Amino acid sequence: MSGATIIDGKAFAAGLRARIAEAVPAFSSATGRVPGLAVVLVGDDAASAVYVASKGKATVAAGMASFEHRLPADTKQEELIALVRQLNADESVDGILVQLPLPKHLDEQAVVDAISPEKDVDGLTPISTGRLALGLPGLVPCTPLGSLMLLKDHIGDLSGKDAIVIGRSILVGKPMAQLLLAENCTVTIAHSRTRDLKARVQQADIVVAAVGRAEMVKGDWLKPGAVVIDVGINRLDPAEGETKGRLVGDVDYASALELASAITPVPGGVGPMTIACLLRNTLVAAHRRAGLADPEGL
Ligand SMILES: Nc1nc2c(c(=O)[nH]1)N[C@@H](CN(C=O)c1ccc(C(=O)N[C@@H](CCC(=O)O)C(=O)O)cc1)CN2
Repeated sequence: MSGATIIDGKAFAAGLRARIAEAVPAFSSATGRVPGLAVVLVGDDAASAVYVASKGKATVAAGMASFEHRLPADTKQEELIALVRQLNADESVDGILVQLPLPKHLDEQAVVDAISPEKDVDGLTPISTGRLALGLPGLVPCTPLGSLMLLKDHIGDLSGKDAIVIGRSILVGKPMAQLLLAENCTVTIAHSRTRDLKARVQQADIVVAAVGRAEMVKGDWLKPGAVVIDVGINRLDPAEGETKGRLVGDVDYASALELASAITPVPGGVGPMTIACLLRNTLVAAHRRAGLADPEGL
Protein backbone atom coordinates (compact mmCIF):
# COMPACT_ATOMS: atom_id res chain seq x y z
CA MET A 1 0.00 0.00 0.00
CA SER A 2 1.29 3.50 -0.85
CA GLY A 3 1.73 6.18 1.81
CA ALA A 4 2.13 9.03 -0.68
CA THR A 5 0.22 12.26 -0.08
CA ILE A 6 -1.86 13.37 -3.05
CA ILE A 7 -1.31 17.12 -3.42
CA ASP A 8 -4.75 18.56 -4.14
CA GLY A 9 -4.13 21.39 -6.61
CA LYS A 10 -7.83 21.77 -7.28
CA ALA A 11 -8.57 22.57 -3.62
CA PHE A 12 -5.54 24.85 -3.29
CA ALA A 13 -6.53 26.72 -6.46
CA ALA A 14 -10.10 27.14 -5.17
CA GLY A 15 -8.72 28.71 -1.97
CA LEU A 16 -6.47 31.05 -3.93
CA ARG A 17 -9.32 32.08 -6.23
CA ALA A 18 -11.51 32.83 -3.19
CA ARG A 19 -8.76 35.04 -1.68
CA ILE A 20 -8.40 36.87 -5.02
CA ALA A 21 -12.16 37.48 -5.20
CA GLU A 22 -12.05 38.87 -1.65
CA ALA A 23 -9.24 41.26 -2.60
CA VAL A 24 -10.91 42.70 -5.72
CA PRO A 25 -13.37 45.06 -3.93
CA ALA A 26 -10.51 46.87 -2.13
CA PHE A 27 -8.89 47.51 -5.52
CA SER A 28 -12.19 48.79 -6.92
CA SER A 29 -12.74 51.11 -3.93
CA ALA A 30 -9.26 52.55 -4.41
CA THR A 31 -9.46 53.00 -8.20
CA GLY A 32 -13.15 53.15 -9.13
CA ARG A 33 -12.82 50.28 -11.60
CA VAL A 34 -12.39 46.49 -11.73
CA PRO A 35 -9.20 44.72 -12.88
CA GLY A 36 -9.43 43.57 -16.50
CA LEU A 37 -7.92 40.57 -18.31
CA ALA A 38 -7.80 40.28 -22.10
CA VAL A 39 -7.28 36.81 -23.58
CA VAL A 40 -6.53 36.35 -27.28
CA LEU A 41 -7.25 33.06 -29.03
CA VAL A 42 -6.14 32.51 -32.62
CA GLY A 43 -7.49 29.55 -34.57
CA ASP A 44 -9.66 26.60 -33.60
CA ASP A 45 -7.53 24.32 -31.43
CA ALA A 46 -10.15 22.54 -29.30
CA ALA A 47 -8.10 22.33 -26.08
CA SER A 48 -7.08 26.01 -26.32
CA ALA A 49 -10.72 27.02 -26.78
CA VAL A 50 -11.64 25.13 -23.58
CA TYR A 51 -8.80 26.78 -21.61
CA VAL A 52 -9.74 30.25 -22.88
CA ALA A 53 -13.39 29.72 -21.95
CA SER A 54 -12.33 28.55 -18.44
CA LYS A 55 -10.14 31.63 -18.04
CA GLY A 56 -13.01 33.94 -18.99
CA LYS A 57 -15.38 32.23 -16.54
CA ALA A 58 -12.85 32.29 -13.70
CA THR A 59 -12.08 35.98 -14.35
CA VAL A 60 -15.73 36.97 -14.10
CA ALA A 61 -16.24 34.72 -11.04
CA ALA A 62 -13.41 36.61 -9.30
CA GLY A 63 -15.20 39.93 -9.95
CA MET A 64 -12.88 41.08 -12.74
CA ALA A 65 -13.65 42.10 -16.32
CA SER A 66 -12.93 39.55 -19.04
CA PHE A 67 -12.23 40.61 -22.64
CA GLU A 68 -12.07 37.69 -25.03
CA HIS A 69 -10.71 38.13 -28.57
CA ARG A 70 -11.12 35.23 -31.00
CA LEU A 71 -9.32 35.53 -34.31
CA PRO A 72 -9.44 33.17 -37.31
CA ALA A 73 -6.64 30.65 -37.92
CA ASP A 74 -5.38 32.58 -40.96
CA THR A 75 -4.86 35.81 -39.01
CA LYS A 76 -1.73 37.64 -40.18
CA GLN A 77 1.14 38.43 -37.85
CA GLU A 78 0.62 42.21 -38.30
CA GLU A 79 -3.10 41.90 -37.43
CA LEU A 80 -2.34 40.01 -34.25
CA ILE A 81 0.36 42.45 -33.20
CA ALA A 82 -1.99 45.36 -33.96
CA LEU A 83 -4.55 43.83 -31.57
CA VAL A 84 -1.89 43.38 -28.86
CA ARG A 85 -0.88 47.06 -29.26
CA GLN A 86 -4.53 48.12 -29.02
CA LEU A 87 -4.83 46.14 -25.75
CA ASN A 88 -1.57 47.68 -24.48
CA ALA A 89 -3.17 51.11 -24.90
CA ASP A 90 -6.53 50.14 -23.38
CA GLU A 91 -6.77 51.54 -19.83
CA SER A 92 -9.43 48.99 -18.80
CA VAL A 93 -7.03 46.10 -19.55
CA ASP A 94 -4.50 45.20 -16.82
CA GLY A 95 -3.43 41.81 -18.17
CA ILE A 96 -2.94 40.44 -21.67
CA LEU A 97 -2.57 36.76 -22.49
CA VAL A 98 -2.15 35.29 -25.96
CA GLN A 99 -3.16 31.64 -25.76
CA LEU A 100 -0.41 29.25 -26.90
CA PRO A 101 0.32 27.45 -29.11
CA LEU A 102 -0.33 29.83 -32.01
CA PRO A 103 -0.94 28.54 -35.54
CA LYS A 104 2.38 27.59 -37.18
CA HIS A 105 2.64 30.59 -39.53
CA LEU A 106 2.76 33.03 -36.59
CA ASP A 107 5.95 33.95 -34.73
CA GLU A 108 5.07 33.34 -31.07
CA GLN A 109 8.01 35.19 -29.58
CA ALA A 110 7.42 38.29 -31.76
CA VAL A 111 3.78 38.37 -30.65
CA VAL A 112 4.66 37.93 -26.97
CA ASP A 113 7.37 40.61 -27.30
CA ALA A 114 4.67 43.08 -28.37
CA ILE A 115 2.88 42.76 -25.00
CA SER A 116 3.56 45.63 -22.65
CA PRO A 117 5.67 44.17 -19.76
CA GLU A 118 3.41 45.81 -17.14
CA LYS A 119 0.45 43.80 -18.59
CA ASP A 120 2.42 40.57 -19.17
CA VAL A 121 0.39 38.32 -16.85
CA ASP A 122 1.83 35.25 -18.60
CA GLY A 123 5.35 36.35 -17.61
CA LEU A 124 6.78 35.54 -21.04
CA THR A 125 8.16 38.84 -22.36
CA PRO A 126 11.94 39.34 -22.34
CA ILE A 127 11.53 41.92 -19.53
CA SER A 128 9.61 39.42 -17.34
CA THR A 129 11.98 36.52 -18.03
CA GLY A 130 14.97 38.80 -17.47
CA ARG A 131 13.62 40.09 -14.16
CA LEU A 132 13.00 36.51 -12.99
CA ALA A 133 16.56 35.51 -13.94
CA LEU A 134 17.91 38.53 -12.04
CA GLY A 135 15.79 37.78 -8.98
CA LEU A 136 13.85 41.06 -9.36
CA PRO A 137 10.11 41.34 -8.70
CA GLY A 138 8.02 40.90 -11.84
CA LEU A 139 5.28 38.75 -13.30
CA VAL A 140 6.07 35.02 -13.32
CA PRO A 141 4.57 32.39 -15.69
CA CYS A 142 1.44 30.89 -14.15
CA THR A 143 2.15 27.14 -14.26
CA PRO A 144 5.57 27.32 -12.57
CA LEU A 145 4.26 29.88 -10.08
CA GLY A 146 1.40 27.54 -9.17
CA SER A 147 3.77 24.57 -8.96
CA LEU A 148 6.02 26.49 -6.56
CA MET A 149 3.04 27.43 -4.39
CA LEU A 150 2.09 23.75 -4.09
CA LEU A 151 5.67 22.75 -3.26
CA LYS A 152 6.06 25.44 -0.57
CA ASP A 153 2.67 24.61 0.90
CA HIS A 154 3.62 20.94 1.15
CA ILE A 155 7.33 21.08 2.06
CA GLY A 156 7.79 24.52 3.63
CA ASP A 157 11.41 25.66 3.27
CA LEU A 158 12.92 24.34 0.01
CA SER A 159 16.43 25.55 0.83
CA GLY A 160 19.16 22.98 0.10
CA LYS A 161 16.85 20.51 -1.66
CA ASP A 162 18.05 18.78 -4.81
CA ALA A 163 15.51 19.49 -7.57
CA ILE A 164 15.31 18.28 -11.14
CA VAL A 165 13.16 20.01 -13.74
CA ILE A 166 12.56 17.79 -16.76
CA GLY A 167 11.82 20.05 -19.72
CA ARG A 168 13.24 23.41 -20.77
CA SER A 169 10.28 25.29 -22.26
CA ILE A 170 9.88 29.05 -21.87
CA LEU A 171 6.39 28.45 -20.44
CA VAL A 172 7.37 25.97 -17.69
CA GLY A 173 10.85 24.40 -17.52
CA LYS A 174 13.10 27.46 -17.57
CA PRO A 175 11.02 29.67 -15.22
CA MET A 176 10.45 26.71 -12.88
CA ALA A 177 14.20 26.20 -12.60
CA GLN A 178 14.70 29.91 -11.86
CA LEU A 179 12.03 29.87 -9.16
CA LEU A 180 13.57 26.80 -7.48
CA LEU A 181 17.01 28.41 -7.66
CA ALA A 182 15.60 31.52 -5.98
CA GLU A 183 14.38 29.21 -3.17
CA ASN A 184 17.98 27.99 -2.76
CA CYS A 185 17.45 24.56 -4.31
CA THR A 186 20.27 22.88 -6.20
CA VAL A 187 18.66 22.63 -9.62
CA THR A 188 19.27 20.30 -12.55
CA ILE A 189 17.50 21.06 -15.84
CA ALA A 190 17.08 17.90 -17.90
CA HIS A 191 15.92 17.72 -21.52
CA SER A 192 15.76 15.46 -24.55
CA ARG A 193 19.58 15.26 -24.84
CA THR A 194 20.20 14.58 -21.14
CA ARG A 195 22.15 11.36 -20.62
CA ASP A 196 21.01 8.79 -18.06
CA LEU A 197 17.93 10.71 -16.95
CA LYS A 198 16.92 7.95 -14.54
CA ALA A 199 20.18 8.30 -12.55
CA ARG A 200 19.67 12.07 -12.30
CA VAL A 201 16.04 11.75 -11.20
CA GLN A 202 17.16 9.24 -8.55
CA GLN A 203 19.23 12.02 -6.88
CA ALA A 204 16.34 14.48 -6.60
CA ASP A 205 14.24 15.41 -3.55
CA ILE A 206 11.92 17.35 -5.87
CA VAL A 207 10.98 16.21 -9.38
CA VAL A 208 9.12 18.57 -11.72
CA ALA A 209 8.10 16.76 -14.90
CA ALA A 210 7.24 19.10 -17.80
CA VAL A 211 8.18 17.20 -20.94
CA GLY A 212 4.79 16.61 -22.58
CA ARG A 213 5.31 12.84 -22.94
CA ALA A 214 2.67 10.64 -21.38
CA GLU A 215 3.87 8.65 -18.33
CA MET A 216 7.54 8.97 -19.31
CA VAL A 217 8.92 9.22 -15.77
CA LYS A 218 8.64 5.81 -14.10
CA GLY A 219 8.12 5.22 -10.40
CA ASP A 220 11.37 3.28 -9.96
CA TRP A 221 13.32 6.34 -11.17
CA LEU A 222 12.39 8.19 -7.96
CA LYS A 223 14.43 8.62 -4.80
CA PRO A 224 12.34 7.25 -1.90
CA GLY A 225 10.44 10.18 -0.36
CA ALA A 226 10.71 12.44 -3.41
CA VAL A 227 8.02 15.09 -3.95
CA VAL A 228 6.70 14.95 -7.51
CA ILE A 229 5.07 17.81 -9.42
CA ASP A 230 3.55 16.50 -12.63
CA VAL A 231 2.97 19.35 -15.09
CA GLY A 232 2.10 17.10 -18.04
CA ILE A 233 -1.41 17.06 -19.48
CA ASN A 234 -1.53 14.30 -22.10
CA ARG A 235 -4.74 12.95 -23.56
CA LEU A 236 -4.31 9.28 -24.45
CA ASP A 237 -5.59 8.21 -27.83
CA PRO A 238 -9.07 6.65 -27.68
CA ALA A 239 -8.12 4.76 -30.87
CA GLU A 240 -5.60 2.82 -28.79
CA GLY A 241 -8.25 1.40 -26.52
CA GLU A 242 -8.16 4.24 -23.98
CA THR A 243 -11.58 5.21 -22.66
CA LYS A 244 -12.64 8.62 -24.01
CA GLY A 245 -9.06 9.90 -24.28
CA ARG A 246 -8.07 9.61 -20.60
CA LEU A 247 -5.83 12.42 -19.27
CA VAL A 248 -2.46 11.43 -17.83
CA GLY A 249 0.63 13.31 -16.73
CA ASP A 250 4.30 12.97 -17.65
CA VAL A 251 4.77 10.68 -14.65
CA ASP A 252 3.60 7.07 -14.42
CA TYR A 253 1.29 7.86 -11.50
CA ALA A 254 0.55 4.33 -10.23
CA SER A 255 4.23 3.32 -9.98
CA ALA A 256 5.28 6.75 -8.63
CA LEU A 257 2.91 6.31 -5.67
CA GLU A 258 5.16 3.47 -4.46
CA LEU A 259 8.23 5.63 -3.77
CA ALA A 260 7.12 9.28 -3.75
CA SER A 261 6.19 10.92 -0.44
CA ALA A 262 3.83 13.27 -2.30
CA ILE A 263 2.62 13.76 -5.86
CA THR A 264 0.26 16.00 -7.83
CA PRO A 265 -2.43 14.07 -9.73
CA VAL A 266 -3.48 14.68 -13.34
CA PRO A 267 -6.14 16.01 -13.59
CA GLY A 268 -6.58 18.02 -10.39
CA GLY A 269 -2.96 18.92 -9.64
CA VAL A 270 -1.02 21.69 -11.34
CA GLY A 271 -3.61 22.43 -14.08
CA PRO A 272 -6.12 24.30 -11.88
CA MET A 273 -3.24 26.34 -10.40
CA THR A 274 -2.46 27.76 -13.86
CA ILE A 275 -5.76 29.62 -14.06
CA ALA A 276 -5.76 30.65 -10.39
CA CYS A 277 -2.27 32.14 -10.83
CA LEU A 278 -3.39 33.97 -13.96
CA LEU A 279 -6.06 35.73 -11.86
CA ARG A 280 -3.44 36.41 -9.19
CA ASN A 281 -1.06 37.95 -11.75
CA THR A 282 -3.88 40.07 -13.19
CA LEU A 283 -4.75 41.47 -9.77
CA VAL A 284 -1.07 42.12 -9.02
CA ALA A 285 -0.59 43.82 -12.43
CA ALA A 286 -3.68 45.97 -11.80
CA HIS A 287 -2.31 47.09 -8.40
CA ARG A 288 1.10 47.95 -9.84
CA ARG A 289 -0.39 49.87 -12.78
CA ALA A 290 -2.51 51.86 -10.32
CA GLY A 291 0.53 52.61 -8.14
CA LEU A 292 -0.83 50.50 -5.25
CA ALA A 293 1.14 48.04 -3.09
CA ASP A 294 0.79 44.38 -4.07
CA PRO A 295 -2.26 42.69 -2.52
CA GLU A 296 -1.29 40.67 0.54
CA GLY A 297 -1.56 36.91 1.00
CA LEU A 298 -1.52 35.97 -2.68
N1 LIG B 1 -0.44 31.71 -23.00
C1 LIG B 1 -0.49 30.51 -22.40
N2 LIG B 1 -0.78 29.42 -23.11
C2 LIG B 1 -0.82 28.22 -22.49
C3 LIG B 1 -0.61 28.12 -21.09
C4 LIG B 1 -0.30 29.29 -20.37
O1 LIG B 1 -0.05 29.27 -19.13
N3 LIG B 1 -0.26 30.47 -21.06
N4 LIG B 1 -0.76 26.89 -20.44
C5 LIG B 1 -1.27 25.75 -21.14
C6 LIG B 1 -2.75 25.52 -21.11
N5 LIG B 1 -3.49 26.04 -19.95
C7 LIG B 1 -3.73 27.35 -19.89
O2 LIG B 1 -3.62 28.09 -20.83
C8 LIG B 1 -4.11 25.16 -19.00
C9 LIG B 1 -3.90 23.81 -19.03
C10 LIG B 1 -4.58 22.95 -18.15
C11 LIG B 1 -5.48 23.46 -17.24
C12 LIG B 1 -6.27 22.58 -16.33
O3 LIG B 1 -6.91 23.06 -15.43
N6 LIG B 1 -6.28 21.26 -16.56
C13 LIG B 1 -7.12 20.34 -15.84
C14 LIG B 1 -7.67 19.31 -16.79
C15 LIG B 1 -8.47 19.91 -17.88
C16 LIG B 1 -9.04 18.89 -18.84
O4 LIG B 1 -9.85 18.08 -18.40
O5 LIG B 1 -8.68 18.95 -20.03
C17 LIG B 1 -6.32 19.64 -14.75
O6 LIG B 1 -5.11 19.43 -14.94
O7 LIG B 1 -6.92 19.29 -13.75
C18 LIG B 1 -5.68 24.82 -17.20
C19 LIG B 1 -5.00 25.66 -18.07
C20 LIG B 1 -0.90 25.80 -22.63
N7 LIG B 1 -1.10 27.09 -23.19
